[in-house]
Amino acid sequence: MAPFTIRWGIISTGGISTKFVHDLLVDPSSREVSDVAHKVVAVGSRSVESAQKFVDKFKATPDDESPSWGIKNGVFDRVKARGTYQEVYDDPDVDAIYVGTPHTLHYENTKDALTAGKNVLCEKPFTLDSAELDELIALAKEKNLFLMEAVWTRYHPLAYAVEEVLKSGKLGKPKRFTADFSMDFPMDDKPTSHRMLDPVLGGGALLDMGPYPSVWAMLLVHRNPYNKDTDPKVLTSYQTVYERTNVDLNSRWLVDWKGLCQGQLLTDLGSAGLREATAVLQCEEGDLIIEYPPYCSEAFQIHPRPERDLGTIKEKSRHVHPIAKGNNGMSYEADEVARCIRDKKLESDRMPWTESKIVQGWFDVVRTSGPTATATMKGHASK
Ligand SMILES: NC(=O)C1=CN([C@@H]2O[C@H](COP(=O)(O)OP(=O)(O)OC[C@H]3O[C@@H](n4cnc5c(N)ncnc54)[C@H](OP(=O)(O)O)[C@@H]3O)[C@@H](O)[C@H]2O)C=CC1
Ligand SMILES: O=C1OC[C@@H](O)[C@H](O)[C@H]1O
Repeated sequence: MAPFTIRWGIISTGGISTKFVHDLLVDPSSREVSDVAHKVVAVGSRSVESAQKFVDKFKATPDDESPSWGIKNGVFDRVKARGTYQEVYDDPDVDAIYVGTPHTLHYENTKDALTAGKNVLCEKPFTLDSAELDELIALAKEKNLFLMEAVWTRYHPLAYAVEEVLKSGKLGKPKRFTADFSMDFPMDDKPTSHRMLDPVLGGGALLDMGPYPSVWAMLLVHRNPYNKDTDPKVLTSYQTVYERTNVDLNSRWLVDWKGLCQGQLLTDLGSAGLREATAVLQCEEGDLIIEYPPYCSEAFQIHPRPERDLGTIKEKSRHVHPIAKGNNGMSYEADEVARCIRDKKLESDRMPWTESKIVQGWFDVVRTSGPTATATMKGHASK
């Protein structure tokens, strides 16, 4: 049977849009996918020159690079370079929009796309605040359109493998959780207008990197078969300020899953995180350790409980689940979007709206309790 093919419109020509389009152009069979396929039919930028440059660059992909498969096999054949985003939303050839703009533009871009009748995959963090997210979800429901936050990590081979371990029950009940995504970002070398620094673009560690300790909290604790708490809350949080632009240099917060365990989540722009352990779930029978990087981990470890020789896990083991070769790791989420649209779903079971709302709610608490310039910022929906 021919694969279900989804036709993408891409919003913005920055770093992540480049990686996403790269992956749409890779041969799906390289990741053993044959039921869905992708086409890129329009690219929108604030300038038509930038959109054209983006298209031309992909068309000139050298033969020995993985996206050349898509260039030769019609994925990019009729792509249009547009000088406004609206032209992409209004294009009747487009089935789904990928939003790859800075954080604080996600709401407006997604809203415009849904209003024009398009399905949307929107980069993380979904929105600036929960009020904006609630409005987008209501609009998707009203328009009967698919909407998903692009938390690509949830679709990686490792995430499925870890889920199997948790479902097997062999680790027992979770007792303690820690997750971190930190990097030594050269903030002092960047202009204050850089998206990681500018409060107007949602700069700082929390909104950019916070989604990754959160994704592991959601996959390892929230979706753990032992968890019954549907609305885990932040108990306390702390942020320090990067004084040049008044955004958070780091954010730390503690989440409570009632009746189960607490999770400590960290993100830091001023210091690199531990390479061996980016997320650790300590359970009754043993520990589950996710190796760095948290956004695209390819290995996890299971350790016996250090102080207990009667536990059921006797030996350390390491499990490797690589991303398919030639792939940045974003094609898996694109495949999910295609399958959901094919199956007429409005949301993905693996990245449901309720779970985006939980994480967005944590960010609201951490951000509005903190001392930064983004603390008092409100999304458009609440104005
Ligand atoms: N899933 C993942 O692994 C990653 C996700 N991201 C997410 O993707 C989003 C974009 O990040 P990234 O690609 O690194 O950012 P970039 O700065 O590289 O690109 C953002 C693009 O957005 C467009 N844009 C529209 N308005 C503005 C504005 N006012 N200022 C700057 N750019 C604007 C520009 O494209 P144009 O001029 O063509 O309109 C620009 O190139 C963020 O929300 C981030 O969280 C980022 C990195 C990794
Ligand atoms: O989503 C992301 O993942 C990788 C990081 O380097 C980047 O800052 C972030 O936006």
